[in-house]
Amino acid sequence: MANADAIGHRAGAGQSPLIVASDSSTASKGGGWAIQTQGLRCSLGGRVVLDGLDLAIRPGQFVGVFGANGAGKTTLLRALLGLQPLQAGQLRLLGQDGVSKRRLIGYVSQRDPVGADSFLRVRSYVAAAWQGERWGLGLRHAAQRMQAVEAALQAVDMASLAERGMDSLSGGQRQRARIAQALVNPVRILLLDEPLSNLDPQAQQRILQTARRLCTEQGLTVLMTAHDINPLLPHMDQVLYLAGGRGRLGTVDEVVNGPTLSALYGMPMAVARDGGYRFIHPVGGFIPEEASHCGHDHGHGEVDPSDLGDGA
Ligand SMILES: Nc1ncnc2c1ncn2[C@@H]1O[C@H](COP(=O)(O)OP(=O)(O)OP(=O)(O)O)[C@@H](O)[C@H]1O
Repeated sequence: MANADAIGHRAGAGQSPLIVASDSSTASKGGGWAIQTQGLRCSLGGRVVLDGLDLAIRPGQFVGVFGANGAGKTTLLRALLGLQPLQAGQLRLLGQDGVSKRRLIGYVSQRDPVGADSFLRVRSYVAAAWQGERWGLGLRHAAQRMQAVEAALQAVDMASLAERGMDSLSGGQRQRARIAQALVNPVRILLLDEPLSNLDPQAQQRILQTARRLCTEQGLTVLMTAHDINPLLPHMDQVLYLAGGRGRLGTVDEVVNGPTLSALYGMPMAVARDGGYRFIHPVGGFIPEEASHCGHDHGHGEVDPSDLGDGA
């Protein structure tokens, strides 16, 4: 495992073929990263899904993770969690090797197992995930647990719904309860896999405002996968765009533009703007499936950072 300086320097100096940190001053100091990956490679079913992914994300950042179906968004989150074995590469969380810090990650999966918890009240549902101290039984344990549950409910603005049954919640309320459950332990990184799916714009905004608040006020690092970039535009600090096994991390303007996305997809892409909205589309056609995921088991040609121009 390389040390943090090595990974931070590499990303910050823009030497990474695929992804560079947007804040090179922090990177060049080599410290303060919440998530660092170098050369991350993951395969599923014999297919390389992520190939040589280099990331450097600072604490307190809200990062939107985008890409077509099958681009590897969930695979990346699972790799960070240690649920997806790495075929190659290095992973550091909060400045240490990934394994030792995984308990500081909260995760809300894409698939919501509705039904299993329908008999629970919201408070009990959140409390069920609390791990506490291994030896902390008795009253002290109960008090700590209650405190953690109340804090998690407040963080997602669900305190007033704590006595409601899980089966009585709206879709947006249910997602907030799931986030509260992920926050009931003292996490520093929160991974949210498509939490906005099937929610109306108002419920989406509530989840986004919650995520933004967690980053700004509590210094959590949030990675949120989504398909529509537009609801996230006012809230997120950075965009991570995945395609063809590769990725590009940076501010919205650095990543969501024609030249950058064309280099990433390996085909001409354009970004249309309408007011505050951005619409990403291939120039003159559909994105072939092979452009959205790697689809083979050997390395890719590297993207020359000098090819990644600014502005659409
Ligand atoms: N258990 C599995 N076995 C084999 N292939 C898998 C498995 N799980 C996922 N894949 C494949 O890995 C690729 C990446 O999947 P992943 O779920 O990470 O993509 P995604 O970007 O999250 O997609 P979506 O937007 O549809 O959720 C896809 O091609 C998918 O079919």
